[in-house]
Amino acid sequence: MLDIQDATRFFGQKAAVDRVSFRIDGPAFVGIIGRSGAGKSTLLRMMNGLTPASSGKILVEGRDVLALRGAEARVWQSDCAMIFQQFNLVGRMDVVSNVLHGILNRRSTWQTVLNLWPRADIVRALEILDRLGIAEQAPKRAEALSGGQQQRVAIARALMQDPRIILADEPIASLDPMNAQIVMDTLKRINIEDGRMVIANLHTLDTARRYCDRVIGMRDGRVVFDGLPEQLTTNVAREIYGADADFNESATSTAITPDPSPKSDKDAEYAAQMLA
Ligand SMILES: Nc1ncnc2c1ncn2[C@@H]1O[C@H](COP(=O)(O)OP(=O)(O)OP(=O)(O)O)[C@@H](O)[C@H]1O
Repeated sequence: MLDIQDATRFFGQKAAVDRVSFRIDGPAFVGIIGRSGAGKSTLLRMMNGLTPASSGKILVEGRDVLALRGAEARVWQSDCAMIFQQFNLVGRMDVVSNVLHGILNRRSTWQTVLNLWPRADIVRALEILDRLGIAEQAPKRAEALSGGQQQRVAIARALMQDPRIILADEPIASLDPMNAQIVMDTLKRINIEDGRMVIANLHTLDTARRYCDRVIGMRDGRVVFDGLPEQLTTNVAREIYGADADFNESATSTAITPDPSPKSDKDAEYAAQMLA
C-alpha cells in the first residue's frame, strides 16, 4: 500500500533523509526511532507533503504522492492526517471547532469565516470526541485542557478527515507517562478497530516495543534497522542511537508508575477502560 523508494531530502549539502526505502503492505502500526536529528520528522513530513522531497518516490497504490500538486495534493494530505508533539490546536477556539478544522479544506471560505458547519459534521465531531472519551470537553477552549486531552482532540481532528494513514510525530513527547499511555492506547485502538495505518516517530524504546508491529530505526538519515519489536534488543538500539557501552535504556523509558492524582476523573476512567 505504501512503498517508499529512495526518498531523499537535502537541506543544503546535508541529506536529512538519505535514500530511505521501505514498504508497508497493510494497516500496520509502525514506529520510527532514532536519536535527535536522525531524519524522522523530515521523513514523516515528506510523506504528507509538508516537506518536499529532493528525490525519490512515495507510492501509494502505485501512485507517486510526491508528484501530486494542487487539489490532488490536498486530497492526499487529508488521506494521511498528521499529529504533532505540540498538538497544534487553536488554543482559544473551542474543542469541537478544532475537531471540525480537520475538514477545513472541504469548506468554502465564507462558511469558514462565519464558522458555519453542517449539523451532520458537528454530530460526527461530537461522536469522535465521545469515542475518545472527551465529549464533555467539546465546548471548552482547547487551551483549558490537559496535554493528554489536547492530544486526543488532535487525534479527533485527524479522524475527522477519515484518513487512511495517521502520521504521528513524537505524539507523546510532551506528555506525562499516564497521558502518554492513554494517547498511545488511543492510536493503537484506531489502528486495530478502524484498520488505519499508523506511523509514529517515537523517542522511547519501550513504547516502540509495546505498541508497534514493526520498528524502523534511522541514523543520519538512513534506515539502519527494520524489524519486529522483539528484535529491538539493547545492542541493536545502541547501534541505532550510535551510543556507547554505557547506553542506558531506562533513560528512554516511559514506564507507567501509578499516578495518585490523575488530571481528571474522566482521564482515570478512560485509562481504566483502555487498560481493561
Ligand atoms: N527546515 C530545515 N532546514 C535545515 N535543516 C533542517 C530542517 N529541518 C530539519 N533539518 C535538519 O535535518 C536533520 C534531520 O532533522 P529531523 O528533524 O528530521 O530529525 P529528527 O530525527 O526528527 O530529530 P528530532 O527527534 O530532534 O525531531 C537535522 O540535522 C536537522 O537539523
